[in-house]
Amino acid sequence: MKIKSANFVISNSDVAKCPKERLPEYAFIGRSNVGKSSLINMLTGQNKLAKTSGRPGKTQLINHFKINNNWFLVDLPGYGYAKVSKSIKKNFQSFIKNYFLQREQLICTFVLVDCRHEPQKIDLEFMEFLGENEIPFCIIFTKSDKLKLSELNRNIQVYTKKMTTTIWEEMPQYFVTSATSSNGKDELLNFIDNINQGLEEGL
Ligand SMILES: Nc1nc2c(ncn2[C@@H]2O[C@H](COP(=O)(O)OP(=O)(O)OP(=O)(O)O)[C@@H](O)[C@H]2O)c(=O)[nH]1
Repeated sequence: MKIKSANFVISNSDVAKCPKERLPEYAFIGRSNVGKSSLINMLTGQNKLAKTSGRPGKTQLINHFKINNNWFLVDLPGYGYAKVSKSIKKNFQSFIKNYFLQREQLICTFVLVDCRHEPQKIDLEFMEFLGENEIPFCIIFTKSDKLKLSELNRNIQVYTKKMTTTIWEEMPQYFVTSATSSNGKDELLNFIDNINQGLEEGL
């Protein structure tokens, strides 16, 4: 799939105010600073669609972007940023939770993890929450340009082992991306495109 248009639609902290249009929706979430904004900009080919910076915790709302006039890309707030106050964190968590539990058109959630890091408790707990609520998700290992291929493979192996020796029977589908080299762009967009085509054909 080629992205021909990517337009910002609305930001809010209330799932009831998300767009009413029944388009398939794909959400991106992860710990602050995981590279979510950079990935969204890389996928859409727009430098400034999602804001990026070295300062963690910027995205604090549910942001809807309409892609090619036929699906929504949703940029969700980064979770687990330690410097956000407890009350803000709690508020974040409740509106993010509501989004996942109530947004019927959500097709797949991409959980972003930094490929350099060991599996983090907060990510594993978040995936457990998705699993318990039967919300489909994939993992995206970001910033792959920062590792040699052998290190990357080793880290993915460690991740797989952690997942499959805890609550998961198998490793969920995953993608490896880099906002710098555009690694993983085609795979990810084709994955979304295939699902959208299936939905259009009523599969
Ligand atoms: N080398 C490299 N750096 C990256 C990549 N993706 C993001 N970065 C850098 O990592 C930092 C954080 O990137 P962002 O895209 O702003 O991260 P974010 O997850 O949107 O951050 P929040 O708004 O805190 O949720 C920035 O300094 C980026 O330049 C990547 O694929 N490769």
